[in-house]
Amino acid sequence: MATLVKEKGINSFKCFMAYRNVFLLEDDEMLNVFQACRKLGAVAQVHAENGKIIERKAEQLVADGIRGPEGHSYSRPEAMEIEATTRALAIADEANCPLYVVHVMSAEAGEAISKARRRGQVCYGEPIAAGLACDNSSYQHTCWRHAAGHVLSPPLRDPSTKERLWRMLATGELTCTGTDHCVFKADQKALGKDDFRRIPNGVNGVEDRMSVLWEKGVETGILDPCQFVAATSTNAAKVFNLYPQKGRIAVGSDADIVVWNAKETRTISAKTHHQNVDFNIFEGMVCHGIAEFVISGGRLVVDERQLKVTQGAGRFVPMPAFPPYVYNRLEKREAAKSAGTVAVARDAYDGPVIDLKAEQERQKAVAKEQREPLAAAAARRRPQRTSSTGRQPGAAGATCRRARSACPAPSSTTPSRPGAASGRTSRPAVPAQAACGEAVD
Ligand SMILES: NC(=O)NCCC(=O)O
Ligand SMILES: [Zn+2]
Repeated sequence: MATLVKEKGINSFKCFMAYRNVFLLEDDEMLNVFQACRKLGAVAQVHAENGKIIERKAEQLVADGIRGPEGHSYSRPEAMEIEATTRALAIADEANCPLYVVHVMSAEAGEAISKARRRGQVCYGEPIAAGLACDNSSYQHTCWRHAAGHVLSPPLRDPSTKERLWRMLATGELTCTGTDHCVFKADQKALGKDDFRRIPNGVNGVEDRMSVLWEKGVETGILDPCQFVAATSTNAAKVFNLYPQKGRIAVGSDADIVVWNAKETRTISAKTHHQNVDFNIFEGMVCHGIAEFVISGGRLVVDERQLKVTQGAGRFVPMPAFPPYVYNRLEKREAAKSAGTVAVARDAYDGPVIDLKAEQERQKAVAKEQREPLAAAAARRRPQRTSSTGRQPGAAGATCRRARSACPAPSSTTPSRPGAASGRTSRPAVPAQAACGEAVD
């Protein structure tokens, strides 16, 4: 991590709480990563889902015969995202590490982030285009390819979730919008044709993000165009320390400019998109907002809606450690927190200290002392007569003190230990029982 941060321009690390035996980190391992991030001035990212419970649930679903893509969604309930998000926030707070929760798919997980922000924690949530525009009805689709095409983690949620995530973006409770773009063609998704656990996770997003978010966020009046720019560009540039080189149009900033035509519409389709995949989760969506011109690093890359890129022209932009937007507040908060964590000056305790071993011995001796008179009394109450079989009467239970005439006949006189009836027994047999349930001699 130190090499990546100090020499390679990487300032964030994603931790997975899902995908057991592949990526999943235990809580203490995550604490280690968060502490390392804090030390190096990086931002911790987290994929927040309780992978262990999900795995168990998925196993059960398969055992119950649910093998289609709907099983993916059933196996990853919202509660598992909420729980993991809350846990990650607590661990990050413990490590005084900034936390960026990627692909927030659950509104309540978003609310957990919002609550932590209100408590002053330095944390951010990023819903994605898929979660802001689609819902879990796709997993019920009868076309396997269609349903599998929507498999990502955490999965799409019920239709009311989108609206709630949008509101949190509008209020600033959630900070950025991403895509988690991670596409698989039909033959790759088909790895899980008989078992949803083997469907590769991920959906498209990068190419259509701006149009989809404009349509769902700005055309609906939830965000104004300036909030749209903040949620799609400026805020991310600040969190990942690219601002003002990125995220701003100003002298000295990179010449990255989009001329956006908000009046016209386009229809999204896998038939016309540019990304190298045969499926589009936004298929058929009509969106206002078309990039007429795009200038990237001073070069025209979209000219009158036509893509004009040269392969290999992109360049890596190093991201320096300690983003001020994140760390300035974090450092002050950390100082305030540790100011409250001081040892209290007091006189040393000079009284006796218990000797735990000696105390244990003492307690054992007391218990023994209490047992002995009871055993002696029990022995005194026990009749001394020995039966003709050599059996000690009442050896394994209380003796029936009723007169024989009042007590029904024993249910059996057969000794419960094999061999006892032959007289070979050297140990007392268990006494037979009367019908009243009490032992008889
Ligand atoms: N969102 C999604 O399923 N992406 C694939 C890898 C990951 O889980 O982050
Ligand atoms: Zn992830």
